[in-house]
Amino acid sequence: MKDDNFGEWYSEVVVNGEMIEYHDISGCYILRPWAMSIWEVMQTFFDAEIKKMKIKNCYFSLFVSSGVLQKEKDHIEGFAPEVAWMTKAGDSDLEMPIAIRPTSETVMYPYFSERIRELGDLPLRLNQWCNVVRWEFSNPTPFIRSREFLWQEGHTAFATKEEADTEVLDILELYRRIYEEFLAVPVIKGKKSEHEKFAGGLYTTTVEAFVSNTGRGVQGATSHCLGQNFAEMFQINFETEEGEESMVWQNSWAYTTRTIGVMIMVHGDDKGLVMPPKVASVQVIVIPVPYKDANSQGIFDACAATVKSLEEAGIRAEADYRDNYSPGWKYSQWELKGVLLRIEIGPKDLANNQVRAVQRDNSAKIDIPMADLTERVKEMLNNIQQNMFDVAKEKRDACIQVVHTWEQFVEALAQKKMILAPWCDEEKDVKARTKGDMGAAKSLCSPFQQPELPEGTKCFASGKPAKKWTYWGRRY
Ligand SMILES: O=C1CCCN[C@@H]1CCCn1cnc2ccccc2c1=O
Repeated sequence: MKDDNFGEWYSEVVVNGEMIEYHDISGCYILRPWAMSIWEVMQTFFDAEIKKMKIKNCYFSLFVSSGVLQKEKDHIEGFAPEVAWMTKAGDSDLEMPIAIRPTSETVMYPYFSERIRELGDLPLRLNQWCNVVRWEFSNPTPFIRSREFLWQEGHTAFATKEEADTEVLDILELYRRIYEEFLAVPVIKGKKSEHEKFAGGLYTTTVEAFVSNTGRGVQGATSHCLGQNFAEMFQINFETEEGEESMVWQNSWAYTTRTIGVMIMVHGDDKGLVMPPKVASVQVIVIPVPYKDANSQGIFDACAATVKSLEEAGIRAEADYRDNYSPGWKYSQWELKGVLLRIEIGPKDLANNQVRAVQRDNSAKIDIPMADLTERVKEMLNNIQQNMFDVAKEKRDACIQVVHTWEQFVEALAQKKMILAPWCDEEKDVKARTKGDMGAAKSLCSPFQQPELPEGTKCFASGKPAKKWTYWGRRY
């Protein structure tokens, strides 16, 4: 059950909901079609949006030469243990080990350095859809923490900081839309602390989700401004109009298949997955309910006609004709897979030229005349999508606790809250003071929407003058 053993509930739901299959290598998973179709819906949206921004897709090598990877020791020092290395081909050792990309800065930026010479070469804005490998050792969790995952990584270069700053937020808004408009998951936009940001960058912006059952924050996606750090490392310069050499300003940004795990954790229930209609590959499942000798062919024909008219209206519908399973079994199977709307057609429905629509999220049952079907279903799907978001937002907001003192902080943490506290912007001691078997509390982000911070407000942790409101909590 989700409330009394979240970890067990999650790993059962992702498998029984037909999203994940385990692979014999720990931390690696099979993404089955039911999960892959969610990724594709988000990819279609995001790819179209970045194309509107004149960002071009490309593909760089999976392999990183060790020379270039070591180039930026400071940025990867914390990450080095996660880098996967290829050392042999066949039974012969490689001269030099080759790294498998954990991210592609070092693969792409030598090309940036070659390609960018003058102002006319800017802005250079590339994106790639690919997999990356990070050989993590902490507890692997399907979608949330795996050793290989799919993502898109955008890498852009501009002549001015202003252009980079603007793009960081444009992309962050797309990530908010992915979560709030597609996955029906509320997120908070904010800035990572100096301690939590990407060390190789200038600043990191993030959309933070929260899993109320476990009281843990999840970094949903990140959009970094890299400043000129990588331009300096990789000599990415251009000649200005005044004929001077100037370093480019860069951004990099990504969201990953972790989005799917967050959606499952936030919406799933004890009956299984709950799929927001916007990302569900089957939005409506039509189930024939034949009855003894009643005209079952007529029922099957009505199901086929129903699927056809729904599809013609742009609704993703399927019928389940399997005759070796009972309607009741099918109801629970499709609820387990998280399909939000079921249409039953039995002899009575046939006779009255209507269907019986059953909503999964609130078990509401209504009879719909065939004539009104597509309009009513479209309306129901929109209402379900909106309702899922509203319910999730209410649940998330109920987890937010404002605190002013260390005692209140520790109490809120014990109650699995997402804590909003005034902070002096010096992180190290909070982590140390909250170490425990549940993991330490860390800063999640400083929200762009800052509440009022009256003069003289003290930091909850140090008692020093607070500089900004910051969200805290345990994290995935
Ligand atoms: O987030 C993003 C967005 C997409 C492009 N990359 C940035 C920063 C990645 C940070 N990172 C994260 N794990 C790593 C693991 C091994 C080596 C290097 C890294 C590493 O640089």
